[in-house]
Amino acid sequence: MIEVKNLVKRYGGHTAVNDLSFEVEEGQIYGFLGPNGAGKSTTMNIITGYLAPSEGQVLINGHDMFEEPEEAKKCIGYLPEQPPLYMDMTPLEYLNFCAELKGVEKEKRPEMIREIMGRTKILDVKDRLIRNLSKGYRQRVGLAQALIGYPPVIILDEPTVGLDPKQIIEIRDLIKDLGKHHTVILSSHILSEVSAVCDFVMIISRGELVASDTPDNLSKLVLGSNVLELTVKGAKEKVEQILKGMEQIREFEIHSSTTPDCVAVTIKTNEMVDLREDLSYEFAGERCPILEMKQSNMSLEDVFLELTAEQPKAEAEKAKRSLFRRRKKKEELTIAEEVEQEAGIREESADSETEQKQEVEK
Ligand SMILES: Nc1ncnc2c1ncn2[C@@H]1O[C@H](COP(=O)(O)OP(=O)(O)OP(=O)(O)O)[C@@H](O)[C@H]1O
Repeated sequence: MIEVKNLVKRYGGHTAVNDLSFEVEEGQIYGFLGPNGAGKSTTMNIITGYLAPSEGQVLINGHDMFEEPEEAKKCIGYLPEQPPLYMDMTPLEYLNFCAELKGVEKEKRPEMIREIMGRTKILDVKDRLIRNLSKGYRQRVGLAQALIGYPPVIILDEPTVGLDPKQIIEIRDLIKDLGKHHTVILSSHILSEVSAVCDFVMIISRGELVASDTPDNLSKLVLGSNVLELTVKGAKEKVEQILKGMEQIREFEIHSSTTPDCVAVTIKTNEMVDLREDLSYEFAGERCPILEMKQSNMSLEDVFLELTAEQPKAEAEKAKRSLFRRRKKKEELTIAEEVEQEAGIREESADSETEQKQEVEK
């Protein structure tokens, strides 16, 4: 449905997108995930024909975006990060205007617009000026605009930025619903958003695709490893000797433990290997009892943090192969998300205040 081939975008000497290739199949919700500045908006703008690439090709349903733009653009509805709204129009006027621009037949417009306004829940504000709408409603109008003409592909650039938590949930539900009838690509730097909404995730870092798979598989496949955490009673040297004798262990680390006379051990094995029983027998045989054993699979957050960490490329490659949980960073990320949501609430309330003032002035 969408083929992106060897896309490169340079801004002067800066390469924002570097040899990016991927394919998007029909009927799925794809998440384009990456930290700020990773190149998401640039890629979205190229896929939708708003920006020309320095190199590479974009095919939409077989139509080259830059050789047959009209045919290719008909297949796409786009909600950019900054929705192109006309503040002096009402949603109804604006959607009529968009329908005209998109070449929707005149007699089909009223029903299509009413249906889309119903789906995006903006019927109750359809006759108010867009300038007087809150950010959440403006975003819905932007989404409604993308749906005009019922294009098979909907592309949404950071669709929940600046919304309050309740609106975020509503927009996410709406996106999930869109996924039943359209192929959806959404860009986001919020992990929870992508794992909550998307069937498939593409992680982009410094303009390059570093991983792509289902949210579940990403945790397993990128790493291809299981991690076991043990507390073992015994001397470090003895524990080391036992572990060195077990062939299926890929890597291990021994740390000091807060439990007296014990060491903490982190063991990595290949994904399909379950060493728990063997470990129990080995350590019991050597009279080093295992007091605690936990198996931990990597979460999508761990994968994301490792793959997009600011580090040289060789290090990033190494990180793909070898990862340990980074709980501290995970907590920082959660805090960052909370701060962002908080900012969203403030922005939303500022919008509502302006709206209220305008109502009073009227
Ligand atoms: N018009 C431009 N001129 C110069 N550099 C640009 C331009 N647009 C983007 N960039 C740079 O290209 C890189 C990728 O930017 P882009 O906006 O695509 O990233 P992003 O992943 O969408 O980030 P964000 O979530 O912050 O929007 C960044 O380093 C950015 O500073």
